[in-house]
Amino acid sequence: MLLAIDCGNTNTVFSIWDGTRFLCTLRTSTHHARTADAYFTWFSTLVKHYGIEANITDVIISSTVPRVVFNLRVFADRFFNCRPLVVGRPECLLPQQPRVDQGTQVGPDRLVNAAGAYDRHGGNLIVVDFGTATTFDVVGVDGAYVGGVIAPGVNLSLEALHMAAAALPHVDIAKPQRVVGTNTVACMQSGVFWGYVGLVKEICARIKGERDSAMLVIATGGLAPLFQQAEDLFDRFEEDLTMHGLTVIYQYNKENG
Ligand SMILES: Nc1ncnc2c1ncn2[C@@H]1O[C@H](COP(=O)(O)OP(=O)(O)O)[C@@H](O)[C@H]1O
Ligand SMILES: CC(C)(COP(=O)(O)O)[C@@H](O)C(=O)NCCC(=O)O
Ligand SMILES: [K+]
Repeated sequence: MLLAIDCGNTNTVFSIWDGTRFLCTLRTSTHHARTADAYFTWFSTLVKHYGIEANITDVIISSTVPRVVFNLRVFADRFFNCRPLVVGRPECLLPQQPRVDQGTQVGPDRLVNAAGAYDRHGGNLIVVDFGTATTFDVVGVDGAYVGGVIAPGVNLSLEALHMAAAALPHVDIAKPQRVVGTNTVACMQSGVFWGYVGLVKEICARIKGERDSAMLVIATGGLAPLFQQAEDLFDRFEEDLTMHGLTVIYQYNKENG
């Protein structure tokens, strides 16, 4: 069985894959100082709680936070007796090479999203990932990551308002009833929520214009469901896209490594 680990700047997600389906998905906050022992205590408690018979033999990691990889490697080695595949490292093969400027270190999450989305839908895709940052990953006709867009994340934007302006409170994102807010919280939610609706529309339209071909738009990441309610922003919402991409890359390495 495979343990797939997707570590973002905010949350780290663990999923157990039995070769056919995900048996469970567990989430913890990303914290570089968490030790291998702490990961295992948390992980084994939840696996037991859900009554899962986990026989993990392989581990694959994608991490946008380089510092956490050390402890995750120790976790894989100590408790599952395996050397994990780490996306972005030379020994981890990718089904398609990214086409970016020389020396660019593409976020591993974006390479994984591209591999997962291409496996499900073929080429010419835009993956919008609402994580800490909001990223647009453009997948070419052959499945390669060919570039994209990085915008500030939704919660990051709200937090920036709070941090920089003395009279603006901490606010959770929500879809406001109206555009015109009649209190501070509603005004802030409106600015960020409808601002992001506009941002997604504009960026997708411009990507399509630049690429000159029809592109399927797939949304994923913690806050994607909120924007799905808004209006016709995406063709698909796939919560498990990054996890699926990790299984695709794992399989590819098994067959070609
Ligand atoms: N179900 C949810 N409801 C509301 N906010 C969420 C939910 N899941 C994640 N978030 C928030 O969405 C943002 C992105 O989360 P996530 O996709 O886990 O980010 P990353 O992959 O960068 O770690 C974070 O600010 C997180 O707190
Ligand atoms: C853009 C990101 C910060 C997104 O990370 P996330 O929101 O998933 O935590 C990450 O993909 C990253 O660090 N990228 C490196 C630069 C690049 O992809 O071009
Ligand atoms: K992201």
